[in-house]
Amino acid sequence: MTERVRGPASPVIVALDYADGDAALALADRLDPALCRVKVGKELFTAAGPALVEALQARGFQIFLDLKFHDIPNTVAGAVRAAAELGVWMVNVHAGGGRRMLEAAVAALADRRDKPLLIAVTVLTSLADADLAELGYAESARERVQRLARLTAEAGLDGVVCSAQEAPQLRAAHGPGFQLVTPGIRAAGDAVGDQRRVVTPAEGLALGADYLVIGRSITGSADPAGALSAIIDGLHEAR
Ligand SMILES: O=C(O)c1cc(=O)[nH]c(=O)n1[C@@H]1O[C@H](COP(=O)(O)O)[C@@H](O)[C@H]1O
Repeated sequence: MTERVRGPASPVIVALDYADGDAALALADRLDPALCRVKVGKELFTAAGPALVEALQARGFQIFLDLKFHDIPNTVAGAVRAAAELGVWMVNVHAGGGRRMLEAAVAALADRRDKPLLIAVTVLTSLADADLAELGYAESARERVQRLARLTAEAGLDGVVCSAQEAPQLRAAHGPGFQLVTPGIRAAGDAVGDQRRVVTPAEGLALGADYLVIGRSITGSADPAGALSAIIDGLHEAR
């Protein structure tokens, strides 16, 4: 039977998009692990590696290792296994790697007792319909997210990364246990930047997201802990 350590009730995952471990730990030291989880992505992991993951875990944080594995099935299976060895809470792959790659990722974790949540990225929240058309896809982002989420569910993963804009359809199709992890979150008035399919934190929750991945709206604030608290307070009011 799979066992997962219960984490904070908060749906917020703070994206630690920093160039080095010291900067990431300095931000983490201003946050309370009872109020959020943290995400280690490509920039930070490439610079600081597993030692940084361990340092964050030692501070009490559950980690979403966001390396978006996308490769042949054998390679992704090995990468997911290595992520599980790090004791991370969540790990992700690209659904675009296809059914056999997704199934290999699931199989790689099958006989572990403490396994991370295994999540597939559908369509990046930085992409809009016009971007997909340029890439040769006839489907809208919404349609493509639904297609890739169906594949993800059939392959036996725990859920998807998507925009909360797509959450209602995915919740209706896949039920309450399918984890919807939603970046592209912007507090009202914050710059959208490179994101395209965005919602506010309260909208994200209302639309059915399980987790809100939030980077710059918190890390770009002069008072990150205050920004996190304000977001969480806003979520309570929205409920
Ligand atoms: O997998 C992700 O976390 C992810 C998927 C996606 O479709 N869009 C997306 O923005 N992300 C990540 O979520 C974070 C969003 O950061 P902000 O735009 O600063 O809030 C970044 O670390 C991205 O790498």
